[in-house]
Amino acid sequence: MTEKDDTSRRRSMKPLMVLVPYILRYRGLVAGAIVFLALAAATTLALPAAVRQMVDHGFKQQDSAQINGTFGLLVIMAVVLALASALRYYFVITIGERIVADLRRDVFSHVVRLSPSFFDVNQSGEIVSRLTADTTQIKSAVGATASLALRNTILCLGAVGMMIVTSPKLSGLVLASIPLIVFPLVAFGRSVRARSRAAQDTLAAASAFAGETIAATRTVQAFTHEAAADSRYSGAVENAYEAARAAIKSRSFLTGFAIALVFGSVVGVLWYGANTVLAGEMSAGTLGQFLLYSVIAGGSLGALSEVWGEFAQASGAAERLSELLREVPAIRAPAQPKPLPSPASGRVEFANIHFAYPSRPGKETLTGLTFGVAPGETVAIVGPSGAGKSTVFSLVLRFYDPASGSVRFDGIDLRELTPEELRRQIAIVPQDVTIFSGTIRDNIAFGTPGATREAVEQAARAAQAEEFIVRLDKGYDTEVGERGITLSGGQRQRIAIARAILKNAPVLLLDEATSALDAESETLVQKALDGLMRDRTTIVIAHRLATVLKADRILVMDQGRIVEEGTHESLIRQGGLYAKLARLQFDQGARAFEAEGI
Ligand SMILES: Nc1ncnc2c1ncn2[C@@H]1O[C@H](COP(=O)(O)OP(=O)(O)OP(=O)(O)O)[C@@H](O)[C@H]1O
Repeated sequence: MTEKDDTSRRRSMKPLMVLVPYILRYRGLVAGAIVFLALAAATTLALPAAVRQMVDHGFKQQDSAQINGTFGLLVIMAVVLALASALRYYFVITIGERIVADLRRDVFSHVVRLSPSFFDVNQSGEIVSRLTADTTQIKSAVGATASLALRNTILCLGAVGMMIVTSPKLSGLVLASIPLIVFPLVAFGRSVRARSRAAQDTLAAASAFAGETIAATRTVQAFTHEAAADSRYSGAVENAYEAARAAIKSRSFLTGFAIALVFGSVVGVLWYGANTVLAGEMSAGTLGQFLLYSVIAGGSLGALSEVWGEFAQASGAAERLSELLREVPAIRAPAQPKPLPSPASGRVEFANIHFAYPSRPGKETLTGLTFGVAPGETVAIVGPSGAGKSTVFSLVLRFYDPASGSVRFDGIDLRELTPEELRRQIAIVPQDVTIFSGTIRDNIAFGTPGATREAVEQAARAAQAEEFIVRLDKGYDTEVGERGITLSGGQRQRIAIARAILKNAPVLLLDEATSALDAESETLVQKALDGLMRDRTTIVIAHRLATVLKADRILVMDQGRIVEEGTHESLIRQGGLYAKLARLQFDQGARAFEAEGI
């Protein structure tokens, strides 16, 4: 904890340290930037000496040859300055872009591996904002701002050095005033950083809301929620603006204050210098040279104060990104994972599982759940809404670990396996199918990236999807739009089934859709599923009579545990929860079909 009690000055810029390993990766670029920075600064610093040369020798002695020589030198210096500045710009900006590209890649790669429990409590829009807005801020800090900082530090140190060489006495006066200038800068820098972090947080919250709303414009419009969404978003944007304005205010104040202090002291010192020239203790050229150096030093100090503000802002952004990078996935592979038998047989067992979602630690969702599914068996889970059926799927996929008890795959506790290897053995057809923007082909091959064209098409045929795919204008290469918006519910579902068929995993998790599929697509989807369930372990959250009738066994879940188990007939005979659910759910469905004359 001593680190936390570190001096506030170090702490304020500490988050930027996260960038050091990235910068060190590109030593060549950094070296190039430093060389040209130094060259440009040295050229700038040589200018006043040339001016003094001209004033004290050239003008006084009316020596035109010397003036010409000095001007020749100035032209060369201008060329060197121009070239060095251009190359400095190139190197510095490239470093900024390169580092931010790496940082974005790392943050994304880290975030997609975080466990679902992280996303239960963090909004995706906010994370995207960190990936874009925060990294952009860092880009300007490591690129342009770092270059400004370096340039001005070199200029400032060089100019101060030259001031001392030119006139130790006047420099002594200037140096005495420096602590007066630096102290307030540091103090203000800290407040800028805090405010800028607040501004970025508010912006991230606004982006999260915008992302959610834009993704669901249909629902928003159907419920005529536009005005409410408007006012909520503009409220969030206003807050972000106010927070940014507070940060800008501190920065403007910081800049003005710094410039006033710096130039105030320079003017004071020069007034003293002018009197020294009048008294004949110093040449006019020397005062001129000192004046130019102190303007350079003052200007660069002023620029440094602005740079300080920018760094403070970037530090706020870096802090947020490091928080994200420090987030450890709740689900990780063990140090020595056990291998699964190859091929896996697909036995799934839940032994006395107690589980509460991390976002609701007080409320147990599974309360002593025990069941087993043998290889090749089809088990249907039924139960009232909220019983914990989908939670079972999340635990089979090891999205969460149980608080106690053991979930086993082929006899091995899931915590002893690599999550990736486990998940490769499982295909899931969720109720709410996710289609990604891209082609139909990409979507079917989603879980099997190397699949051949033939394999994809064969899976589509088996999923009864080919008939609609070939009728699309570009067939398998048709773009489906964001989240598959151009497809119907039944079509989306058949794509998901094709995806699972292609994956050809030993275990199938199937969450039956209750959403309105028309009778024809319902029959097609059912036919596709029948093909998929054959010869593999299947756990199905059942909503259809046909499915439970076909299952080898039915588990009835209520309040996080199995309350009944058996076949449709035996459970109906028992007259318990299943009999009640079946009457409500399946009979209603059957009656609806009868009414429509199907
Ligand atoms: N990510 C989550 N974080 C916190 N609680 C959750 C989460 N997902 C589900 N729950 C809660 O866990 C309980 C069981 O949910 P689950 O989705 O497993 O039920 P279900 O039986 O599948 O219901 P349905 O048939 O309505 O889909 C519910 O009370 C739900 O509110």
